[in-house]
Amino acid sequence: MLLGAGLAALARLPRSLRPASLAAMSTGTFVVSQPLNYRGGARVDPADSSGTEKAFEPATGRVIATFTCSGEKEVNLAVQDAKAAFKIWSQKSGMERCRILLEAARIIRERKDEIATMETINNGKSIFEARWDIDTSWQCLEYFAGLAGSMAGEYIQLPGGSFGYTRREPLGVCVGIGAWNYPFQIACWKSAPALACGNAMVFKPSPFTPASVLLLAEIYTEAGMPPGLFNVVQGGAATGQLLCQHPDVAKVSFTGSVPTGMKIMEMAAKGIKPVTLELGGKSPLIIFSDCDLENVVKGAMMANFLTQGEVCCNGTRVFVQREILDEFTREVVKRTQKIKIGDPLLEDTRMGPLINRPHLERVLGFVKLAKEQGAKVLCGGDIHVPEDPKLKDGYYMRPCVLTNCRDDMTCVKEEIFGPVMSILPFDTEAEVLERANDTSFGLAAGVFTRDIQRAHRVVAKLQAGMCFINNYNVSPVELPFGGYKKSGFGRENGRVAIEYYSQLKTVCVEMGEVESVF
Ligand SMILES: NC(=O)c1ccc[n+]([C@@H]2O[C@H](COP(=O)([O-])OP(=O)(O)OC[C@H]3O[C@@H](n4cnc5c(N)ncnc54)[C@H](O)[C@@H]3O)[C@@H](O)[C@H]2O)c1
Repeated sequence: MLLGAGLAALARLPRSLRPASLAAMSTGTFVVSQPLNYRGGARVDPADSSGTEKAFEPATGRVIATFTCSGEKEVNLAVQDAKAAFKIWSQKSGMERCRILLEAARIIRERKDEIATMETINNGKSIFEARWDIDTSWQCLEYFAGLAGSMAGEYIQLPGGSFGYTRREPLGVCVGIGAWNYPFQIACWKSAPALACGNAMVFKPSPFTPASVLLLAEIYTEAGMPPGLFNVVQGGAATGQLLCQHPDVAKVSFTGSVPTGMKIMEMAAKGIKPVTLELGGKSPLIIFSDCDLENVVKGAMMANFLTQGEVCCNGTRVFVQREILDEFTREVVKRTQKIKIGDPLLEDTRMGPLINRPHLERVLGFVKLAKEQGAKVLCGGDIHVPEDPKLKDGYYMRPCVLTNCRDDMTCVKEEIFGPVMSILPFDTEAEVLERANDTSFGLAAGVFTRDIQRAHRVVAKLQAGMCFINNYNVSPVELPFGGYKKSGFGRENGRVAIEYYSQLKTVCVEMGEVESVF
């Protein structure tokens, strides 16, 4: 589907017959031409409607899709299809599921450029970065495919030859609800462990980024999953609520903001459904004066400016030990000013547009408020208008570095979700730890130092689920990812994710006579 009108048909051709140029789309040309719901192994128009939404190409401000939000009837059909497919899929052995997931991973790898192009067009992130996202997506499928065959319980010997054993069983129909910043990757990070464990999934992407998950749905079908195993419904809060409240849904895995996470948890509580919540953050990046400065500047850039700063685990509170404050600040500003902003489909672009106009205005509002509260803008923080006329209505801003920041400023306390770094000086380890942990979030944290004891001592005291030492924002799928405090709970990736998509059955086997007291 990458798919300007006539290209839709091309995408359905066997790969060997597809022109290599399918991924070679340019900004300003794409329109969605096929239905965006997926049910029973095919794209479908939803059976009912709870309104319509528009999706944009952030690079140009163009509408690329107007689509129907799914209502109660469509949500129910998707859940029922998933339920039927679950019966087949859950009976397969881990090795059978492994083989199909590996085939899906192979197809994603093969179609990487096409999927990345779609992601860039609908999200705005640079194509360079979108390719990374697709890499961690197929890697996630490979990782959980590898675990599928070795999911096993325990055997426990009991007195008199009796014994017990445990079985790790799937939950049933799981719901995945995604945010807009990593649309394809979020869908993979949720569906791969869910499906590896034998569950079915109904996925709802953000209405801002409805398109790329359809490629995943098609790939799963092509790889050999039963029709209905992975379904997609479109819509916003109303559709999400229908999914969370559906009595046949066994689990909800959610990625998004803290306020929505609270609502999801409330809805799940009513049905005693387990939830995984991957929520927002305001993470600290702590830089000690003994660090390798070159490395640390690179790390701070990676911690703040990927995907236009729209990254949940970004280290936006940059605590710098006073001795190196000036040198660090000078270097980071120099590099920030050099970031190439513009058409995200161009190979040398490193920062594209923000997701939409309201979000751009919100981020600029944070910068304005920061100035009013006494922060100093060292660079950026304003609208950027690229020279290319076709980009004039896109949602670009120049990445911003703020100094003179205090811990009580809004820009330091709240998640901005844009390219805005706040620099905060500190003097001692004890002081910075206290300040770093003084937040209701707890998603990630980073520390840069050459002192190995200090590095481990500091991360042990940081209240965050994902800690980095001497790097930031790397996400190997072998490592669990998730938050502390209001940043959520449950983990994605890593072996432990299996526990969040399965349940444990204990079987107690008596080999002797029943001893009755009656
Ligand atoms: N921790 C992580 O892994 C992670 C990853 C990416 C993004 N995020 C967070 O996501 C947020 C940005 O994403 P967003 O703006 O899409 O978040 P959001 O909470 O507005 O929406 C997330 C999803 O929830 C749906 N939704 C909204 N209201 C709902 C309701 N009442 N019931 C059910 N579903 C509902 C939306 O349609 C969307 O699909 C940021 O806070 C960011 O930090 C977290």
